[in-house]
Amino acid sequence: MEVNKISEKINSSPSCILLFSGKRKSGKDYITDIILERIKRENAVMLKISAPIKSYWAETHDLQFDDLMGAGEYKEKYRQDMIKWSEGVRRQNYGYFCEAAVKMFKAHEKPIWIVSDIRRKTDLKWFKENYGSAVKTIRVVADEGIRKQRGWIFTEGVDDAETECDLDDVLEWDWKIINNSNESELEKQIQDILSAIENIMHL
Ligand SMILES: Nc1ncnc2c1ncn2[C@@H]1O[C@H](COP(=O)(O)OP(=O)(O)OP(=O)(O)O)[C@@H](O)[C@H]1O
Ligand SMILES: C[C@@](O)(CCOP(=O)(O)O)CC(=O)O
Repeated sequence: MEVNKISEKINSSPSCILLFSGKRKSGKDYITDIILERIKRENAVMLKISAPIKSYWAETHDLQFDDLMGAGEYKEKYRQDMIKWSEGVRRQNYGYFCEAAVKMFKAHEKPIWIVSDIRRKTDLKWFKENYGSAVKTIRVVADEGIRKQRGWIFTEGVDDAETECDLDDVLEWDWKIINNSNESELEKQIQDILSAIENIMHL
């Protein structure tokens, strides 16, 4: 793979980019799916930075892309290897997978972007460098016990590595969502974000 090949100028100017991060099984996919569902389809697109990684990994290792993208156990077997490989690519170009995801999901066709899996300070940096004040950041938090109930098992080399810990010391988020399976609390937090998007879109 030629890491520096994705270098076309990005011309799009999205109105709002929601960058979601959070530990494994905090509920990033669950919450971003709900938000996408509530925004009119023609206005929003979901981006996953892991998608170009998983797509490459599926192709080169004869694996099921859809299963790698799912919430099940399948992807866990390959997680460490995908991390190792993708970190090598990022060392040459930290924005490589961010840019690849923007292209893969044809994000420039929609004004609202939902990115469900921000993991590194360089991910935040890349989006802010390219899209400035359109970027809003959201940290999803859930208690360890709840994450365990959702299937999380502490894995050395993953949960203590950059991919899960690089954003731990970032304290400034536009929103922090507590997702401990209290439906009405979650609903209120989602509503706050939807109202903010509505305001941005009507400016
Ligand atoms: N508030 C919730 N109520 C019910 N189920 C939930 C809730 N939040 C998450 N879940 C469930 O917990 C599991 C893990 O959630 P999800 O896949 O969204 O986490 P994640 O942060 O995206 O994890 P990963 O980083 O491993 O991809 C899923 O089966 C999801 O449906
Ligand atoms: C390889 C990797 O993208 C896997 C992410 O999988 P998921 O978003 O947890 O489903 C993690 C990483 O980018 O370090």
